Amino acid sequence: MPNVTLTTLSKLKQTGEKITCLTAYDATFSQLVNEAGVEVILVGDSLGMVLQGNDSTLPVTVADMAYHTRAVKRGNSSALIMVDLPFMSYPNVDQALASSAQLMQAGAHMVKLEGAGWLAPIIKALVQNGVPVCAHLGLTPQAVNLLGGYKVQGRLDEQAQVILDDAKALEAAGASMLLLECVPSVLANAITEAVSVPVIGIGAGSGTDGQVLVVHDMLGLTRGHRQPRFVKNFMLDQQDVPGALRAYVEAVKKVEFPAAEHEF
Ligand SMILES: Nc1nc(=O)c2c([nH]1)NC[C@@H]1CN(c3ccc(C(=O)N[C@@H](CCC(=O)O)C(=O)O)cc3)CN21
Ligand SMILES: CC(C)C(=O)C(=O)O
Ligand SMILES: [Mg+2]
Repeated sequence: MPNVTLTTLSKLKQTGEKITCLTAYDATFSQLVNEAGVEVILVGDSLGMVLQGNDSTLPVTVADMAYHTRAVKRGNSSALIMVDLPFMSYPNVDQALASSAQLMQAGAHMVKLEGAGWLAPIIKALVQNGVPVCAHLGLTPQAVNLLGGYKVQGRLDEQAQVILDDAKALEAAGASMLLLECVPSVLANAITEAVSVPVIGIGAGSGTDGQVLVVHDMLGLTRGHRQPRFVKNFMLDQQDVPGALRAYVEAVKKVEFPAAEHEF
């Protein structure tokens, strides 16, 4: 596969072919995810829960993210590497630039940050400095203490309108991609239509331009908590990990995943 760039992703949106994304935090998973033909690797701050065993993503530092990004970069051949800016690493333009510098120098091709309309000046500054940005809207896990838990966002018309307006504002500020987490499918569809940049969803239905899952979740490895509604275990019908990763890519491309049971 030739190197995936923002141009590749934009073409996929235009042609209607679904974009696939999975997390990877180390070189082995990076290689496996590449072999499966996934376009975007997310080095997610979910590593704070999945790898570090915390009960939220808040303890993760920029140094942690840079460490895992270097490992993923070594395993990568052609995917676009997107890396989460962790909790409190982008409270203003200067710190967002410093944090992103560390991640880009570790091997990120793009950074992702969580928030809303207030991110616009930060996104503008990053883009001016050559850093492509994905804006993560809806359920933003770094705000779990403010939200009162990992709950679906935008169920009420008024909240949905705010998220739609934020999506348009962040595209206007220069975001090259949006990620919607745990929003009703009708809202995700409206946003996907309203913006010209690719929209990746998790718990946002099948109408977005692409899908993402935490790789440990879709391999049935995650322990402890009740699984979120949007998770499917792709190992159940497969013999091995490479098979499960290929099955995920195929299901997303054929718009068989997510199904109605995975949506809100
Ligand atoms: N392993 C793992 N997978 C993830 O998807 C993930 C992480 N960790 N860590 C960071 C965040 C936290 N995430 C979560 C965690 C739980 C729910 C959850 O249980 N949601 C309820 C919504 C209930 C409602 O409001 O109706 C669900 O039933 O899915 C959602 C997202 C997503 N991210
Ligand atoms: C759940 C995805 C979207 C994420 O942000 C992460 O893995 O950290
Ligand atoms: Mg994250």
